[in-house]
Amino acid sequence: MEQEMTDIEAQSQILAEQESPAIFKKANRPVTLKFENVVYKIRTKKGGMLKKNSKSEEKIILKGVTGMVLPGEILAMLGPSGSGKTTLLTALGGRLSGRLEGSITYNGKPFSNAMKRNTGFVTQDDVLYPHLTVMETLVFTALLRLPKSIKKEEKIIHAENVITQLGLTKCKNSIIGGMFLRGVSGGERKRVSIGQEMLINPSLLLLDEPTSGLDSTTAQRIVSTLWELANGGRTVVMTIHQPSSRLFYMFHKVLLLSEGNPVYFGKGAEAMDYFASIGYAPSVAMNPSDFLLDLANGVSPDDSRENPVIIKQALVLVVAFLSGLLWWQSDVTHLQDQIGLLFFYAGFWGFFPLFQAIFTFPQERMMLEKERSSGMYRLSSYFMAKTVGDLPMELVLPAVFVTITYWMAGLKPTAGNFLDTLFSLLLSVLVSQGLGLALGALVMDQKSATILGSVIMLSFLLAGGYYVQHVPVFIAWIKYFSISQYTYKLLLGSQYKPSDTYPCPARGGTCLVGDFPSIKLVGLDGQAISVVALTIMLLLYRLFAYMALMRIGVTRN
Ligand SMILES: Nc1ncnc2c1ncn2[C@@H]1O[C@H](COP(=O)(O)OP(=O)(O)OP(=O)(O)O)[C@@H](O)[C@H]1O
Repeated sequence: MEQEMTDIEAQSQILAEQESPAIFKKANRPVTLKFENVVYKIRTKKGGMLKKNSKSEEKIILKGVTGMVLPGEILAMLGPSGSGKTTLLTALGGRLSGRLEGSITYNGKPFSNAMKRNTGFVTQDDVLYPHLTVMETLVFTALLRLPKSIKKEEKIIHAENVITQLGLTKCKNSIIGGMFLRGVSGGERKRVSIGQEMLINPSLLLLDEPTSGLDSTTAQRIVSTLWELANGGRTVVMTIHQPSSRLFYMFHKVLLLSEGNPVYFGKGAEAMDYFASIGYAPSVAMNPSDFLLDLANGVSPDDSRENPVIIKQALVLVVAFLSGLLWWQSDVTHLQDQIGLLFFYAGFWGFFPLFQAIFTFPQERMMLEKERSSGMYRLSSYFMAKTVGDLPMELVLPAVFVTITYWMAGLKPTAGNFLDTLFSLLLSVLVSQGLGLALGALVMDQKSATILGSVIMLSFLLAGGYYVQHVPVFIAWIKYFSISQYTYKLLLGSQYKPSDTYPCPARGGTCLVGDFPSIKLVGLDGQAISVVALTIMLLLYRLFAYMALMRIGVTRN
């Protein structure tokens, strides 16, 4: 009964198509193809089939591939040879037997006989009779594939229409040809294969490397034809090896596979931006498909993801040793120098973590938008991972820096003083980092956030109490927001007590450290207030960053 119904459906579909060429007709039953977490495993014999008693082992060909193609879209599956493109295409065409896991649905339903009739599958090798002409081949196919209810003459008209629409009129009377028989060109052969499928006007068209072995102009013509077909409401999925840039931008969606793993699924036009957002950008302009294939082959455009960390570490070490040498064993007789070092700590470790953190969110904006829109994770999880995950590493560098410079510069050689200095600096690093995160998340543009960050940190530094002693009242309030001022105060407190003295021959021998001009303005009291102020900033900046991120991705949820 069900069979009867589907036959009737198929016949009425065909009848409905008779007035105009199949290729121009809209798809009759548009198909939304959805594949979720597709895994395909096979068992292979160790040492090959010839080896007796050899154990079999499992090979995973597809490792959880997910995607969706809507009517009117072309999905191109790219990847190196052996990455699983044909296997996935075969699975999508309902032709793969064996251990297939995950789900593949067509308008929400599994593959069925009706869907089979609505699917065209063009294999990589064009299996055609070499002695038949183009016209004969398509008429032959029409006679066999179109329902009996359609008259022979109508089937011939159908074949002719497909010939016209696929641009095969010029060669319709040429023989297909083969290995020993010169016939139509490779591009024409491919179009004949596509034409065979188009006769039944499928709403889902799957093609395995339809452009392989063709020059770029012919390949372009084939993809243009597919584009027209998709435009008519069909869902087109194809595998392709290395499309030119021109072709690449004709695909609505791209799936990049590497050893069965999905590396990218999304709009073709957004692929480059996506990889740039996660730190993989080509150093020179290049064909996107070349770039994507390099990535899928494990070839990074440069080592840009690793280098910044090594440059970063080297920079900090160089500055640490340089500072250690410049301030080599400076003691309290050179109080100005020692204070200069403490203020340098506050300045360097104000700017450095700020600029590291400023890039965190703008760099990941695209990915965050995409993944948040599809509800892949909670914002809080992402935020925690981003702000807490790297924390140990972020604190190791300033700790190493202080350890090197502290002992080289001859600051107070007691564990207590050293730990106080270290604590003050690490607290300051966390606050500056928070400010950077907040600015990045608020502005979401690296350049603007960097300019804004520089202006803010510079104002903090100038209002820090070291450079300007007589700050006018109307601008003196900046110091209450200045990370540098609180850090400087804590660092001074880690080294000096109000009762400490230093030699000052001009003023009669010894003077109180607390009266030294660069210290007097900031003062050695109120250390606890500085800790509280920095702790409040630490929490507030992170809260601002989180709130700013809440805007992202929610609009499309
Ligand atoms: N039935 C099978 N038995 C053994 N290996 C298989 C089988 N089917 C697929 N493979 C292996 O799975 C991997 C993916 O094959 P597939 O043909 O899908 O790759 P592809 O990306 O289409 O490659 P190409 O671009 O070269 O056509 C290959 O390593 C292939 O050898």
